[in-house]
Amino acid sequence: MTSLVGYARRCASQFASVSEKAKYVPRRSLLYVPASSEKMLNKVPLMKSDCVVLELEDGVALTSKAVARSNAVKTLNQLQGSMLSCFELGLRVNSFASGLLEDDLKELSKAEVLPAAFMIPKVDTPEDVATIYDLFRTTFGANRITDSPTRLVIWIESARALLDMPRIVSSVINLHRNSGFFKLDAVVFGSDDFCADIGAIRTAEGLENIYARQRFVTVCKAFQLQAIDSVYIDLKDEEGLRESCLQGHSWGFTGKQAIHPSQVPIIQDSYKPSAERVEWAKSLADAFSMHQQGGTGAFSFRGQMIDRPLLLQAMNVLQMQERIMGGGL
Ligand SMILES: CC(=O)SCCNC(=O)CCNC(=O)[C@H](O)C(C)(C)COP(=O)(O)OP(=O)(O)OC[C@H]1O[C@@H](n2cnc3c(N)ncnc32)[C@H](O)[C@@H]1OP(=O)(O)O
Ligand SMILES: O=CC(=O)O
Ligand SMILES: [Mg+2]
Repeated sequence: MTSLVGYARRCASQFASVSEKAKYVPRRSLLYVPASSEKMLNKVPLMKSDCVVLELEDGVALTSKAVARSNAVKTLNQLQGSMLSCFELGLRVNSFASGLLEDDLKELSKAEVLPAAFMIPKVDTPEDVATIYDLFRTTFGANRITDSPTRLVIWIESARALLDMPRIVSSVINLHRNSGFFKLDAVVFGSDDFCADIGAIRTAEGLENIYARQRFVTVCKAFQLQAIDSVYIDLKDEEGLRESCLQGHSWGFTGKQAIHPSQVPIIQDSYKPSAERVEWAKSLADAFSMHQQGGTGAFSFRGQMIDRPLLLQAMNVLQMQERIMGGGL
């Protein structure tokens, strides 16, 4: 089979930023696995969630933080680099404000390998970003956190963070550009903490979060980042979960958090690009290439104005499709 991404990349080879996206990591579902539970950790190698998150934060009781940290180190040493069924084995640390982050990082620095993604909850201000970076640098040493393939994923979970989100995201991106710190790939909307922060009552329909989710996804997309949607806490309500996924997908979210393995197939299926969308992306990349060769930047395609940002959207679709098909997920 010809590679869809190779094909699109050839179409778009004149753009460095397009080829950078070759390292695209699909994150349709992010499944939390509380690292305090050895039973749950044992299931990690066979988990078919795009992203599996070793959880040290709110899924772990305060009294179990120490055991969770040491289990996480063991799991990273055993599993990182081995054949996993997921695309990414990430790790969510505790927030800076909790006062637990320093101890998390000290223990994690004993791991021989870093997680494929460090995941940092409750990033509330650009100043938090600077402090978090300093903690990483002093604990791991500059060498281990500079120009590393490890990605960064952050959580926006308060009213203040939502309003300041562009500055927070810019700070993280600038740290990567200027200091070589981990590259920010995705931002997660921490809906449950957000509701607690604004005093909203959580409902299955989620009307209380409409503004927040729309602002959130807009800011993510303004910075070309993946946008990961809310947790769906009603474990037994499969229909409600599917509706919530379809809504999030149609709003521009690229994935959703999962708390139980039973949620993963529903989420992954809902966020899979449809056959029509793949056909659209492939044809658009083809048309783009043809127009570039003819010296035209913007052109009309199926009644829409197309230029580089649309090509990037098409690339996301093709890269997601290729990774999912290649990874058997
Ligand atoms: C708002 C936020 O911050 S969300 C993130 C923080 N929260 C979390 O991390 C919670 C993650 N989820 C969980 O801990 C669990 O799914 C719970 C506690 C909600 C439910 O767990 P259980 O009562 O064990 O569920 P259930 O009995 O249906 O589990 C079925 C099997 O799946 C396993 N399982 C359930 N959830 C998970 C999980 N997240 N990861 C791995 N395995 C899991 C169970 O261990 C059980 O295994 P077994 O068949 O070998 O006994
Ligand atoms: O961390 C996730 C949340 O919903 O809060
Ligand atoms: Mg939270």
